[in-house]
Amino acid sequence: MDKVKIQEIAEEAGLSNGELIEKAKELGFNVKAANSAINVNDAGILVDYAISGTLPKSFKKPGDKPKLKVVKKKEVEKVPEKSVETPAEEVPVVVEEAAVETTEVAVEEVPAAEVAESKEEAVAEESPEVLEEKSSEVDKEESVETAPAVKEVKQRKGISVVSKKIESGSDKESAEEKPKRRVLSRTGIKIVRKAKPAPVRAATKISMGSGAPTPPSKKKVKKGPAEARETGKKIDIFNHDSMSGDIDSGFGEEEVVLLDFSDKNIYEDMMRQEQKRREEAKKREAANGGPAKGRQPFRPQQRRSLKRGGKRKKYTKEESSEVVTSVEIPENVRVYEFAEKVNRSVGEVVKVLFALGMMVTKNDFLSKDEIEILAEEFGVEVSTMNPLDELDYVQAYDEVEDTHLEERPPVITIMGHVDHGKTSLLDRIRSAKVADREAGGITQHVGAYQVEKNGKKITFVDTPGHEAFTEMRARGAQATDIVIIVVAADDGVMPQTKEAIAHTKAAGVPFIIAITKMDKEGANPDNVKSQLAEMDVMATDWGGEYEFVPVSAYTGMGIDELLETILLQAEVMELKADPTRKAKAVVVESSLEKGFGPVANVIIKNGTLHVGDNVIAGKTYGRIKAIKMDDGSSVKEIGPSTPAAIVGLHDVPGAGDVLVAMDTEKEVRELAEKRAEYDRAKQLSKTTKASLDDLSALIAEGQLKSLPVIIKADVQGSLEAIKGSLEKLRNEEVKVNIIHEGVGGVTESDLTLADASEHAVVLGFNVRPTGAVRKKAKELGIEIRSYNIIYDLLDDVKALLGGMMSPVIKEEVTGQAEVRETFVVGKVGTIAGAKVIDGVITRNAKARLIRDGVVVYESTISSLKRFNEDAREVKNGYECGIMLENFNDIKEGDVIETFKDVEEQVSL
Ligand SMILES: Nc1nc2c(ncn2[C@@H]2O[C@H](COP(=O)(O)OP(=O)(O)OP(=O)(O)O)[C@@H](O)[C@H]2O)c(=O)[nH]1
Repeated sequence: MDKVKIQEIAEEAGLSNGELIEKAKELGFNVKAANSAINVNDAGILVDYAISGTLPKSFKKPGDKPKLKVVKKKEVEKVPEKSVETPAEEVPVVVEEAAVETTEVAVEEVPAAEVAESKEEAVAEESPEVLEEKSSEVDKEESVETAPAVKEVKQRKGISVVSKKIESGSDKESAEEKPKRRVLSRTGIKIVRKAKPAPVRAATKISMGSGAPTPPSKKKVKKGPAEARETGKKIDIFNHDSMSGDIDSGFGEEEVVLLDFSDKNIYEDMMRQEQKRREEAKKREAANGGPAKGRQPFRPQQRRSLKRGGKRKKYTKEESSEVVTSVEIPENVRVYEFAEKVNRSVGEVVKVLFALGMMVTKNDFLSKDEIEILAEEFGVEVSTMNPLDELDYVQAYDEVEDTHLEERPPVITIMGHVDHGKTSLLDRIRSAKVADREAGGITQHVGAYQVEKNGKKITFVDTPGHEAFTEMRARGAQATDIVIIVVAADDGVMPQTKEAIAHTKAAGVPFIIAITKMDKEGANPDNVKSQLAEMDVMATDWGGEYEFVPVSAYTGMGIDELLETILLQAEVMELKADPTRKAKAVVVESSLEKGFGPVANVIIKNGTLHVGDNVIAGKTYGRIKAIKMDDGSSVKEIGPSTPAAIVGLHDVPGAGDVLVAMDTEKEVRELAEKRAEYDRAKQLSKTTKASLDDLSALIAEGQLKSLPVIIKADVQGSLEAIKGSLEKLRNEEVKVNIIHEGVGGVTESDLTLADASEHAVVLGFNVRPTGAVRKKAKELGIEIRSYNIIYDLLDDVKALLGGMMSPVIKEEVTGQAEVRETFVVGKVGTIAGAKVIDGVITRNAKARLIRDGVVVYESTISSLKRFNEDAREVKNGYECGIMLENFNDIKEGDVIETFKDVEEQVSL
């Protein structure tokens, strides 16, 4: 085949040698210099490529990979055909829409080499303006598929298709043709001649979908479906498959399609506009401080990320406006409340916990751990607040400054090991020092009393026991200023001595050691001192900081010294209070007393309490009707550190509750009601009862650490045996906690207790619930389990503790009849005249006789009669005669219960 030199081709084509060499290299032709020669065919391809950027479809670059498959979800084809003929200003819009419609281009594989592919995508997807900026690139790389499309359009519109053969590069192609070619390449389609120059711009816009100047107006084009379909054909320059058969889609015949550029100014005009538009775009960019929005150059990668970004943007937008980064939530918060607080859906919250294996429903309360997990998951800083804060009247009281501070007596609590002499010491102090008061009066138990020493008062609280002390402290009611730890001189430090010291230290309350029973022969105070020294409680005379006072309740030895030491310590502590304020007191004990109603033993912490004061104490409130002192006397008012029993509260407050006086009855009532309501709601929200299945599940999940049980047995011996065995039953996770035990049938009070205790179970041994108890159990949903073999009971509890329940044969009570009278019939035996009170009594059924809730005998119904007639069964409400097999000791008031064995899955 004839060869032709690059320089010749360049000359003919009006291109520079360098430009052509570069293009030739791009096509993979073996050219190095201007005198390198290529064959004529290649020359034709090269010229076309150099000028128009188009290549024959059949052209394969040496080493080319197979062309990528571009999957277009929406084809450009859908752009209305009419757009070609559409008035200029409308066309761009069509094109724009076409571009938009083709945004869903999915690249199945993206080998790096396939630049052309990206370009195609780019052309398809970009807005005209954007594409225009890239027009030069498109010029060069626009695929040959453009040409058939052009041809098709031209043919349809009767536009001439000019074919030209490049032979040996000898054909004279005028320089004028170059721009035409360029236009061809740029526009792909130059079709419209009707309107000039506007149609050209329009056509340019359509055909290129790329290099068109910005349309002056963005008028929306109303597209009819047909219109859209037709127009789409015209600009579908990528849909190779859709090329009609009568058009030579190949480029093998070296055909080039020339635009009919009758008006040569069009090109220049177009270029000018293009240039202008670019400048404007640049200006816009500069003004916006970056690329114009929505007009950014297309990059496939960016396109995709932008698309994702689109979604993200929506999400982010939501986030930025609604996302909560820190939130204050109540300590007890339900799932849905939490979701609301952090602005998430309940589903999201549930999902997060579910993913971690935690099953919650929207009404469940979240634990601290769960809140922490959720906070982390949602990136929210969570701080908890106590909703009771706003109901915290104590805090409100404390926030008010005391203005008339005066010295107040110290409040003392005595603690120590059992039998080390606490009570004896208290009594001794009291009897010795209360002597100056009027004797003979009926003393009122107020849980505390005051003594005087050197003209100063000291208040002693006689509620010993460090648990009570700590419990009160836990409730924020620290009544004690100084603790006396008693240690028997002959016994030394014992476990509870250590505990008492630990509790006292933890409370940060100063303490004095009273070495008691000094009168005893074996008294060894030094031993006590050395033992305590080991616990870092060093006596002052041993160089430590703790006062040790040896005393004897018997002889009265050391009592004065002890009281003096207390006063000394109190002085150091500078205990003060403002008696002019309204009272604040700590409830030490409380009870319901006949004739008085709720009585609270209190010690005034601050202020003065008067008869007639409106007070609140925890969830209760009232008006002080009477103030009773420990000597039985009544007073009108009491000041700081004074112990007294008060009457007038509506309910019994809890030990450790703080009582505060307020201005009005309304104030205390509303506050108490709110607090009660809060507690009630909190209580209600907790599961107070659970089915046995639930219990088993809870144990299996490790949520239940102890199983509260109430045991009722027929005799003490059985009770002891069951109790002993149950106490031993425990595994690593759970143990049995006997909350109540007793001999006799299950009572209503047992049920009340079970109802009040979370997850409590009632176990009966040889006892059966009857009548009202049975009814109440049903009402409360409490299951009473009765056994007559201890091992069965233990086995069930064991199974429950193991969190595994095995199927068991269970009894099902079928009926109960109450014995109204008895008839003894000769040799036959005792017949019970009974009325069926529950279920159905069936002949031959298994039966037991229950007396006062206790099972007396178990056998079967040997005879069942109704009006002297044998009956197969007698229903609830009917009277009948019953005989028990081998049992005649039936009495009036007994209950005959029939039952049958049924196999049941899970049981306790
Ligand atoms: N010799 C002698 N015996 C005392 C003294 N104080 C108490 N006791 C005896 O020690 C025993 C226990 O005394 P309590 O005062 O009941 O001891 P407690 O610490 O109050 O005991 P609990 O309340 O059970 O913890 C009684 O038998 C007292 O008589 C004392 O100073 N000298």
